[in-house]
Amino acid sequence: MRVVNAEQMRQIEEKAIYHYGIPSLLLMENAAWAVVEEIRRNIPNGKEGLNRRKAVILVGKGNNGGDGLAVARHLVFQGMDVTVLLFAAQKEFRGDAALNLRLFQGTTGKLFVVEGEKQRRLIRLALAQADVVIDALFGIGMRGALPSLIEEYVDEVNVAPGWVVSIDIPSGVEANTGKVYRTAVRAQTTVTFGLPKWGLFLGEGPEYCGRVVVDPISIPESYLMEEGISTFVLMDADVRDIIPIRQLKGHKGTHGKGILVAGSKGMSGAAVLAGQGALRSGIGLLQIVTPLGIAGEVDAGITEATVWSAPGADSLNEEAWPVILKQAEKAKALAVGPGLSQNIDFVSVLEEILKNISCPVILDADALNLIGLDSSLLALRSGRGDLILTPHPGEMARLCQCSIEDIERNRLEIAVAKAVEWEAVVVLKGSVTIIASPDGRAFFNPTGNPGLGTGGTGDVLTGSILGWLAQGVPPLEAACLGVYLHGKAADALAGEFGWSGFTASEVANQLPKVRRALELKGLEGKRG
Ligand SMILES: NC(=O)C1=CN([C@@H]2O[C@H](COP(=O)(O)OP(=O)(O)OC[C@H]3O[C@@H](n4cnc5c(N)ncnc54)[C@H](O)[C@@H]3O)[C@@H](O)[C@H]2O)[C@@H](O)CC1
Ligand SMILES: [K+]
Repeated sequence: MRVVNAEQMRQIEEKAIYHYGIPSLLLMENAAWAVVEEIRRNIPNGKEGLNRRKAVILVGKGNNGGDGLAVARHLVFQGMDVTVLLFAAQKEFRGDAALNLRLFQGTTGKLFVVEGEKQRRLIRLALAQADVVIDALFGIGMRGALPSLIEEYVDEVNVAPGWVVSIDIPSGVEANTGKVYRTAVRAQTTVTFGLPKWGLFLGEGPEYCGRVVVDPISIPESYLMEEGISTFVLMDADVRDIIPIRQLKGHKGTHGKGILVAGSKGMSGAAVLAGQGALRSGIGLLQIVTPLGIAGEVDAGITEATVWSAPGADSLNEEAWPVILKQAEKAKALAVGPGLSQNIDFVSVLEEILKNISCPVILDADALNLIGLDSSLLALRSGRGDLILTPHPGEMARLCQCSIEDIERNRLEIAVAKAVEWEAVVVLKGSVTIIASPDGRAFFNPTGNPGLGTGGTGDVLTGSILGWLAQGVPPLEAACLGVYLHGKAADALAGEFGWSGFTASEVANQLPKVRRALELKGLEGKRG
């Protein structure tokens, strides 16, 4: 599914309004109804349904507030006890929002204009009693920090016991950056309209939006598939289509040979974990090149792989190149980096790999740190389009010679710019990993959870991408598939363990189960 910034969303809405003559009021009504439906789905539905349940709706002066007022009217009609808190004078409302204010005033719902501190106690009481709190303060029109009076009430919302729904985007989260200045509404659910907004995946946005529900609000599908939009969120259906289909007569040769260059003294585990990631993703043959000093440990740690030692007691050096070159013959993919350590003598090997390896290459971990000493080396592979980089923000900062804060503030822009510059797929890891393509497209990954923040999970990811590449999946798709399933594996484990206490090898072991679940989900639809 495409993901847009505020300007792109406005253009799409304007097209729908002007080309098809769809009145904006209709879009607002559809938006409101999408929120009402979500509330009906989520409020425990006893005999009484929504009847006599309490809703508090915080309304700003823009169209987001207009949506909130339309929701308020519908909830009154559903029998709810509705209190609207207006955070602007009535005369400030314009157009569709003003009309919805008038319509709400024709109902039995309660309306308060919030002017300052004096209603604080009353509002606190209403929030404490509300089954549902609806945030319609600001939508995609907000820039900068929330006004201070509103901030104080947002803090009250964030401690209210009821279920909090944000309309379009949590108020206080900037639509294009996900930036939160001081505070923002912490929603359990965000119902967003047309297409999801960048801010739901960037900055602090993911911490505030809760579960995201997307409703097309009757904007024509063709506009939502706008070619000019180059940011996407990965979804089950897209990713499932990438999974290669196994042939009945397939064998380890056809399932692809992959080379993993990994490990150093004290970090043999990284080679083992990356190897598990590759094997659990279905690689045909895995060959690990590792320093002589730890080859025995790696060999013992991963029985299914063949292990080739290169000179070096602690870490690989320039003498590793002939070993790699020999093994890489007929390989379908090569990954270098997990647990490698930063032996400066290995830089020349990385140069050789970039220049001379004919299959797709993944650079990870210490390979990235070594390349970070002179990232212009990446130009050695220009024109090939088969390079994948998997940096976390620290490695990306070294590669880009900037601070981690710079990376985190501009994740999307930097990932895309560097993917284009380096002609590489850039997998910028984080709570929402971004996969950027050399053609300028970017994909947000919605799977995964903080349980992945433990040693070795990055190695498993690199191994998994290697596994998919070896099976013939093209680089961009292999990166998307690897990242998505890796997150899914963690989500499956979180079902059992919560967000901590599962290990990287468990993530690897879970990979085929989540891949299978995804395949079966696809079959269900086909069998009807
Ligand atoms: N355009 C359309 O056709 C539709 C828009 N919809 C809704 O409309 C929203 C966008 O509406 P608007 O463009 O009116 O924008 P908002 O409702 O987000 O509010 C913008 C208002 O807030 C002010 N503002 C911005 N930043 C501020 C700050 N930091 N402090 C104080 N005031 C600030 C602006 O000057 C403007 O008056 C969407 O998010 C969505 O909820 C929906 O009704 C669906 C259809
Ligand atoms: K909102």
